[in-house]
Amino acid sequence: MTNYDYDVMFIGSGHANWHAAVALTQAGKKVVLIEKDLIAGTCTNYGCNAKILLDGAADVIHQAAAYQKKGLAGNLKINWPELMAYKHETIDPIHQLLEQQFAAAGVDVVKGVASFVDQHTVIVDEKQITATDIIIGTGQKPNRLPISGKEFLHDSREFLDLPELPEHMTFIGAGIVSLEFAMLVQAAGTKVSVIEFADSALRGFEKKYVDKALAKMKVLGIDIHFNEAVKAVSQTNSGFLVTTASGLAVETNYIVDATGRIPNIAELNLEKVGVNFDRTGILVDDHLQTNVAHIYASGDVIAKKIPKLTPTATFESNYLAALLSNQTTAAIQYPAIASVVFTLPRIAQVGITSQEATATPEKYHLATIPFGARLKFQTKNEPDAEATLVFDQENYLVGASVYGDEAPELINFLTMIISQKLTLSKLNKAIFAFPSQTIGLLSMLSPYLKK
Ligand SMILES: Cc1cc2nc3c(=O)[nH]c(=O)nc-3n(C[C@H](O)[C@H](O)[C@H](O)COP(=O)(O)OP(=O)(O)OC[C@H]3O[C@@H](n4cnc5c(N)ncnc54)[C@H](O)[C@@H]3O)c2cc1C
Ligand SMILES: NC(=O)c1ccc[n+]([C@@H]2O[C@H](COP(=O)([O-])OP(=O)(O)OC[C@H]3O[C@@H](n4cnc5c(N)ncnc54)[C@H](O)[C@@H]3O)[C@@H](O)[C@H]2O)c1
Repeated sequence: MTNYDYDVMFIGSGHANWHAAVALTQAGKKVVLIEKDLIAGTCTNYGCNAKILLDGAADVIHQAAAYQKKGLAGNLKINWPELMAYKHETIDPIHQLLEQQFAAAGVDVVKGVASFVDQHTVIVDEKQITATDIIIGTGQKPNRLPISGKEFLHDSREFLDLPELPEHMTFIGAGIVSLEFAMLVQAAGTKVSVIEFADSALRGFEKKYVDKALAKMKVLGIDIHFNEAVKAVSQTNSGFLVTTASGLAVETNYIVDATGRIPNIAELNLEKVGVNFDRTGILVDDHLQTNVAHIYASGDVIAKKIPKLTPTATFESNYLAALLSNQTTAAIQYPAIASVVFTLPRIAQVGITSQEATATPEKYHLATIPFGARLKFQTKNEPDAEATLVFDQENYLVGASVYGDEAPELINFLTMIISQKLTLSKLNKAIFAFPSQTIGLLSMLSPYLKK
């Protein structure tokens, strides 16, 4: 039998990999983690964590606005440089702390770009490293539009590091990244334009809630242009000019290209080892194994239809840890995956959508829960907060969408009901805190739920 340097090699140190790297080391495997950038990947350094920290101040402004003429006076203002300094103070040390934790756990960390040499070997800065099993968890990177003036475009990573806010910011794309950032900088006083190629935004989320959020953005002064294909960007005396195929011209000071994310596979030399992939990522079977034995993929780099999110990457990492330590031989089985757009208010989604439910009335039925209007004392004056719930024929909850400031917490509660198939009698065995939006929503959904 060939002796390799390691039992398991992980390429990439994000959530897709690090949970398994630590767990397998603890299970007695010899493990190496290779990372070309900061340890811990996108979510920790350039994604969710940095975003939600900056969003905190905008969320306070948004919630305070609901009490204008209802007992609260005066205007709050974001000091962006100070907020950015707080972001750096909080986020910047995390990668070092995690690297120390990985080392303390016994994981070998190697810095550099990994590229395949053969099916058990990668090269990193001229050093060859071998392993029995290899997990590719290299994530995604921002798409860059191939247009004239593309050098003037910025991505989400640069946005999350902006030292000063420009007067006018333009986002290309009306997806999750754009609309979260658009509301954040609007709350900080920047004029915002959004230019979207398609005729709708945030596909995959409940349309009526997306429309509510878009209407709110319009009232706040955010310009959103649909059905516009950006053709070119040029420099002007005062900033930049974005032009579209139809002739729309937007003068602006800073442009974010948020037209999606593409898998990080170009540097891996996958052709050399014959690992199959397409433009959406690496192809895997139901054990997350590629077409090459002993090479697996995890997280955002996988070609998959389910949401490419941190909790999905973590779930896959935990699955691979169990698989490679012989705790399971079963195929991966994904539960319902909760997803949140951190606009103000938030839009959350889990499980079967109302669109799917409406298309198959023999299987599902819907209930709309206007908890913001009905439970004013339990919400912070958000009368349009609402949930749309999907039940199957036995009245089990199988899907939910929520629009409201506490949607991330409420969707987690609803996700638990869905994934554990909780009935009303099971839920009634618990005593929840009151007043709270959870208990309010529970009281309103009880009549519909399986007894
Ligand atoms: C702005 C933004 C906000 C987001 N907000 C949320 C959110 O609120 N909630 C949520 O659930 N998800 C969010 N996401 C998505 C989330 O960040 C990803 O789903 C998650 O990071 C995926 O983890 P991963 O480990 O698969 O990939 P990553 O975290 O991207 O890690 C991959 C790592 O591999 C490294 N790498 C790549 N190629 C090589 C190579 N050849 N050799 C060595 N190393 C390599 C990369 O440098 C990177 O560190 C957000 C993403 C962005 C960009
Ligand atoms: N809260 C979260 O969970 C969260 C937050 C941010 C990012 N993410 C992750 O990052 C991914 C990427 O987010 P994203 O917002 O960049 O991508 P996205 O796919 O959500 O949105 C991209 C948008 O750009 C539009 N577009 C594409 N080409 C265009 C063009 N030439 N001109 C104008 N518009 C164009 C698309 O039609 C789409 O609406 C998400 O799908 C998710 O996996 C998650």
